[in-house]
Amino acid sequence: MEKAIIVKDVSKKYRLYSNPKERLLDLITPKDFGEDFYALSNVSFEAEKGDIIGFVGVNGSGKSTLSNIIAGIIPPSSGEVYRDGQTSLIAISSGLKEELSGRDNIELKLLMLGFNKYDIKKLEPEIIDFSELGKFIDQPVKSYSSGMKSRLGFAISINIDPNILLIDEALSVGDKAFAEKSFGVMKKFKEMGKTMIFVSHSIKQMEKFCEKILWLEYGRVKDFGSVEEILPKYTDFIRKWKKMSKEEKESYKNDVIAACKV
Ligand SMILES: Nc1ncnc2c1ncn2[C@@H]1O[C@H](COP(=O)(O)OP(=O)(O)OP(=O)(O)O)[C@@H](O)[C@H]1O
Repeated sequence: MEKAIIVKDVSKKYRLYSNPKERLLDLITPKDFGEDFYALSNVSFEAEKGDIIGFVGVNGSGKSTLSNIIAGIIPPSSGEVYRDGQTSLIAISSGLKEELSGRDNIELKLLMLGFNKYDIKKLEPEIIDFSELGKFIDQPVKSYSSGMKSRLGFAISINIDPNILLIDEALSVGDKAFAEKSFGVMKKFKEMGKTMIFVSHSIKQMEKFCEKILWLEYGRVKDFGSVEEILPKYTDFIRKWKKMSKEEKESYKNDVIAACKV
C-alpha cells in the first residue's frame, strides 16, 4: 500500500509563561524563564492512500495541533512529517484574512497555491456557489459568523482538489443542510481514493464516515486502529470521563503525562 502521510516521532513544544514580563525576560536575558509544555509528544502514525482517519480525544489532546502540523501550517518542534501531494486543511479559523472580503480570500488562497488567473476565474464561481454566501461574498470576512467562515473555508478547500483533506471541526458549526452537502462531497472524495483526516467530537460522525481512528490523549497516541476496534473503547472512556469531577480529570491528566515521562 502506498503511504499518504507518515508522522514519525513528532513533538510540539510550547513555552508557557505565567505573565508577559516572564516572556520578555526569556527573550532578552540568557536565563530561562517560563516552562516547557508538550502539546504533542513523540506521536507516530501512518495513513495509507485512501484512508479516512478520525482524530479523537478529550479537549486539549492535541488533535488540532497534529492536523495543523500535517497541513504544514505549523512546524513540529522535532520529528518528521511526510505527505503525498497537496494538503488542504478546513478549520473554523482556516487562515482566512479577516479584513478581506470572501471573494478576495478565495483569490488570495488560490494565488498562494500557485493557480493562474485563468484557473482562478474558472474556479471562483464554483467556490462561491458551493459556499452559499450569496451577496455576502463581497463583505469582509470579519463580519461573517463562524458558520459562514467554515462554509467559505470548506468551499475553497474541496474545490482546489487536494490529495489530502483535513477537516477540523468545520462541520460542527453552521447548518445541518450544509454539513450534509459537505458529507456528500467527502463521500465522492472517498470514492476517488483521496486521503482524509477528520477531527470531531461527534462519535456519530466518526462512525458514519471514518475507517480508522487515532485516539490522542494529552499529546500522546493512546490507540490507533479500525473504527470497530477503537470507537467502542473510546465511547466507554468518554462515558467514564463525563462522570469524573474536575479534580479527578486533572489527576487523570497528570497521571497520563507523568507515565509518559518515565
Ligand atoms: N500556541 C499555543 N501556545 C501554547 N499552548 C498551545 C498553543 N496551541 C495549543 N496549545 C495547547 O496544546 C494543547 C493541545 O491543543 P489542541 O488545540 O491541539 O487540542 P485539541 O485536542 O484540538 O483540543 P479541542 O478538542 O479542545 O479543540 C492544549 O493544551 C492547548 O492549550
